[in-house]
Amino acid sequence: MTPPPPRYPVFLSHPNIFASKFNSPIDLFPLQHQCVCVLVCEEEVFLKLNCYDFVIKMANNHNYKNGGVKTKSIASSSYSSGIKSKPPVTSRRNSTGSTVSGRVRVAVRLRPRNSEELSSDVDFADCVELQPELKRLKLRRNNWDSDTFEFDEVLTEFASQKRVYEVVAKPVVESVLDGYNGTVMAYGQTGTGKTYTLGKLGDEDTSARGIMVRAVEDIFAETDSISVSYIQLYMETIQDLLDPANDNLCIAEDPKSGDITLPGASLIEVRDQQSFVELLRLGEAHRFATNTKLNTESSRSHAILMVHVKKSVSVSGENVSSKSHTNRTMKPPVVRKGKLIVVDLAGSERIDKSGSEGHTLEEAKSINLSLSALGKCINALAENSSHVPVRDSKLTRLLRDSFGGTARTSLVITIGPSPRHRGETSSTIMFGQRAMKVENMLKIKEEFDYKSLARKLDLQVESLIAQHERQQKAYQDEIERISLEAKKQISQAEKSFADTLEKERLKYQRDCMESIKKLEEQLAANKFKEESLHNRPNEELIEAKKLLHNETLLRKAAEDKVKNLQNQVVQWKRSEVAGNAEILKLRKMLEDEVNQREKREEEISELQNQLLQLSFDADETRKQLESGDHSVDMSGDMGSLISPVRQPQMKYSGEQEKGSVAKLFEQVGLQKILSLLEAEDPDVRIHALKVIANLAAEATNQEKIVEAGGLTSLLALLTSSEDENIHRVAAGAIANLAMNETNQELIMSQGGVSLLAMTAQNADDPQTLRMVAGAIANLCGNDKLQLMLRAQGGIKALLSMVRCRHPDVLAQVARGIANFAKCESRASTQGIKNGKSLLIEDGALVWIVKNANNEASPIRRHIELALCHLAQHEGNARDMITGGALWELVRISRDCSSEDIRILARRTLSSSPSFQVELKRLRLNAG
Ligand SMILES: Nc1ncnc2c1ncn2[C@@H]1O[C@H](COP(=O)(O)OP(=O)(O)OP(=O)(O)O)[C@@H](O)[C@H]1O
Repeated sequence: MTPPPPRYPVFLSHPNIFASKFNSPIDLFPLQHQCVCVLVCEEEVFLKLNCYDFVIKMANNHNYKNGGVKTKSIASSSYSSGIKSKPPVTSRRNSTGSTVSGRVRVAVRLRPRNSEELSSDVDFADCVELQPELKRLKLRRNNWDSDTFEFDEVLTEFASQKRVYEVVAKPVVESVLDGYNGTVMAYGQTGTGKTYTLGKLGDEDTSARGIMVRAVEDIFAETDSISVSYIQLYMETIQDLLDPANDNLCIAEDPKSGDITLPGASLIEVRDQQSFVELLRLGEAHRFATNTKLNTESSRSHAILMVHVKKSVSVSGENVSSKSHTNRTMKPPVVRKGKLIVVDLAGSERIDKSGSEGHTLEEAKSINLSLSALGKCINALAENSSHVPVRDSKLTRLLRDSFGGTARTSLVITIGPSPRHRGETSSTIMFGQRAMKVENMLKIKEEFDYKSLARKLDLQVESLIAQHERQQKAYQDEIERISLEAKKQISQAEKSFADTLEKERLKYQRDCMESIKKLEEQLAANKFKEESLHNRPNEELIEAKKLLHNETLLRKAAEDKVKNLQNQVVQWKRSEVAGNAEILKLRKMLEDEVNQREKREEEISELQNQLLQLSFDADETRKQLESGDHSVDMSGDMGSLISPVRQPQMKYSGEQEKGSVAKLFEQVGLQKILSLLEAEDPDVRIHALKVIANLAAEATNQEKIVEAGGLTSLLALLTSSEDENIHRVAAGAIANLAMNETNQELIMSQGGVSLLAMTAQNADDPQTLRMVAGAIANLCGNDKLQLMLRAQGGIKALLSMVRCRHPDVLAQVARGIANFAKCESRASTQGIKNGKSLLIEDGALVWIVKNANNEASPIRRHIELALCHLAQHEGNARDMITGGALWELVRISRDCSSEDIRILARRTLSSSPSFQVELKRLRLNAG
């Protein structure tokens, strides 16, 4: 045999891989003659090739420019020129991407020797030698020579049914599931195992299951949309194996697509594998078979199983699931419709060998004829002949798509080992070799699955209807709820409105009633006013009458009153006459009284003159004493202190008392009497005190009393006792003691003036004040004690006692002032004192001027003397002029009843330059 022309076989493991990797027609690289170009999509594919005898050289490992596929240049190590190499498995996809080219794949399967061959051919070697690793088959010409053939697969007698399925049919089944038509066909001499390979059911032994069962099993794994037709071509008639009544089916051909169909054939939708097997069993039962020499169960027809497969595929970006039913622009799902045709050809036979006769012979002829037609077509296709005699046989017509059509075709040629059938085996091998040259154009059968879409849409519609109904129900429920709620609210609103209306009505009614009432009242008032207006004249008349009546009554009463008054006037006139007489009488009595009072006043004046005379005499006596005569008895002063007006009686009683006191003094003793001053019995104390006071009136006792501590005791009584009688008598006793100059100094040194001033301040009794004033007045007559007296508050105390208007007190105050003024006058005359009188400085001048003309002559006489003494000191002149004392001096010089005082006043006025100047200014002359 001449070696085949150089070719570049291309191995592809799977059309999908092929399709996915190659997007454009492949331009193979021009390679070396000896080289084989293997386009490997995946390493796995390459390994599948089992190219053990190739040494792979990674001579060229660069990317193929269009497909991005690695190309590997593989050098053949020992490629024999005698090998009938396989044509390359080329696949070409058209520009639309829907079709690809694919060569018919051919595998050769060697049946094991059967029992007959085992016995009769025992001494002979098999006519074939298989090299499965090299996918080669050697057909012996003789003992030393053989022809080598290369196939796509070489399956030895030991190849399992599973292996055969996977090598021969599985790729086709996968293509069918991808939407291509596929053909698996068995061709071979009768009795070589075609039916065994394809149609074995494997009831007892599942491992023996043939391609039909396994293929459908795989298809069921991918889709459950399977429909099956099963026919046989027998003697150029087509019979329905699933419905034998259909024994003359017609072949229909789509003028546009050229698809071959059998419209009359049963198309059974198969749900599961078991159903399919039953269908196969049914078909098998109807298949023509006969017992020949070569095969006890020789099939006398070509059996064709057509499996229609539909498989929905997801379109990119689209989801065909029910979830996408909301997509209004949803495209119909794409369904791929593949058709798997499994062709169990009747076996070619040599009539002479098979021993066919009669009808069987006819059958054999028909079989051979149809197989011959098939061979011719394949030859034509293998040689790219322009004419392919497809129409020569129904078989070729039925298999038009499988060879040179759109199907992916895998052919398994079955051969026996017997050298006796070497010629048939050779013929079969050559058939296979030619078939390997046939190129098909695989075309994917995809279409939109409108039915599925319609179903889905129906489901969607139903779902939407259900959803709508649910929504409708929900809406209705909601409407019902809202309606109920609204009714409830309306009811509440109505009730509320009715309540409010009722309230308003009641309020309005109430208001109306009140308004009506007010209006009625107003109306009544208006009526009353109206009536009043009508009745007013009468009322005024009545009122006027009333007034008139009242006026009349008043006038009458007034007249009565006038009458009474007139009567009273008469009465009063009468009484006046009587009264006048009485008045005259009373006036006479009053005149008498006045006369008597004047008489008494004259007497009083006389007595006062006498007293003043006595006082004057006393002063004179003092002067004499001062001039050396100390024999003057001071008891008279004491008597005048106690009761000047009763002096005569005092003198008498004093004599008596003096006698008894002297007697008491002698008998009891001074010390004892003084101790009684501290007796608890107040009567004892007061009597003792009175005794001391009487004793103190005697000049002879005074020294004794002082020596015995009497003065101290008396002064102490002023502070220790709160009894005013004690104060009065003690003050009187101190006054008596104060007649002695020595005692005066002692009193002064023992703070007697302060104690007397304190007693004067607290006393209210005029007699107490008179005693205190008398004591201070005595002290005022001491020239040495002037300043000390004033310093101990003697002057102030003296002047303060004028608050008691009792004349006895005032007389003692006036005496004290006169004594003090006389001492100052003397000191001034002697030049010892300068400046203003302390009396004037202590404010005594006002009281002096005011009382200078006092009615009580003792007071008046002492003040007149005091004014004369003050006037003798020129330093007092200014104050005396401004204080009104000058006028009193003028008066004294003119009007004083005592001539001595008048003379003294005149002398004083005339001797004072200031007074002279003032008198001149006033154009006055002293008396
Ligand atoms: N590979 C095999 N292993 C074992 N037995 C086999 C094998 N192939 C075939 N046989 C047996 O060989 C006999 C014939 O096989 P089969 O009927 O399948 O041949 P065939 O090619 O279909 O014949 P025909 O064309 O006459 O119908 C059967 O008894 C079958 O069991």
